[in-house]
Amino acid sequence: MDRHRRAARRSGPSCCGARGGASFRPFGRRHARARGRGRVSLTFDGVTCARGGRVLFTELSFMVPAGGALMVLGPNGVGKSSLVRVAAGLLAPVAGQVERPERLALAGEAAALDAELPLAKALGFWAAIDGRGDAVAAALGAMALADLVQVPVRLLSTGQRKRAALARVIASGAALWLLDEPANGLDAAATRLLEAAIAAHRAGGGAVLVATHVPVAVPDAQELRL
Ligand SMILES: Nc1ncnc2c1ncn2[C@@H]1O[C@H](COP(=O)(O)OP(=O)(O)OP(=O)(O)O)[C@@H](O)[C@H]1O
Repeated sequence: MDRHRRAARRSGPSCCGARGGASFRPFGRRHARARGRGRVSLTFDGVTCARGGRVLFTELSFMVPAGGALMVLGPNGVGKSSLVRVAAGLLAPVAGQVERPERLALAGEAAALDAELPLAKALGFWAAIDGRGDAVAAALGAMALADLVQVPVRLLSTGQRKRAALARVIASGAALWLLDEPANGLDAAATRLLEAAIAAHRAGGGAVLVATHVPVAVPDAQELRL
């Protein structure tokens, strides 16, 4: 299972059009704690994950700095979503430690928006909880959803619903974005919007973990292949 510890790539183009990053090495607990005092957003330190009695990855260690990005790649069923859930704190690892910022935003398969509400209200509900009501309009604009604000979520197309879920993440203002297959259902233009949103988030000091098997261009991302 040590193959999961050697998954770092330091250079060269990835299948996602990103370049491998330089800081994707296993490291010890003391190192993790030391980096955690700086501008670190997400740290896995010797993390082992199992589901349904099957070990998915062992002793996985990495650090995503503020402004950084990690692409998690691999075939169906290898454990990408499970890694995202461990990162989010929704799934307990069998071993190891995860350090994450207090505020993170997760976009998974479900949009997690009230299906009956018009889009702007559905997003506004969550933004208000985050104290970010004034961020909704910009988030809708970033995902080209401004013309759909009155449309109930249940009537949105697959791609529109995916964009709405991403708008929710954008509006959250969270330091860490955990994006599980964020480009699923998106057309080429929407994928460019996603890429631009990720770049803007990172430029503002945010960090992102992207689990995907659809090409998403995230420049200078670290790459983890499960
Ligand atoms: N709740 C669960 N209980 C038991 N096993 C699970 C559970 N959820 C997922 N698994 C198993 O864990 C393994 C990894 O699943 P996961 O969803 O993390 O893979 P993935 O890499 O994200 O796949 P995909 O690319 O298809 O989304 C799979 O074999 C899956 O059957």
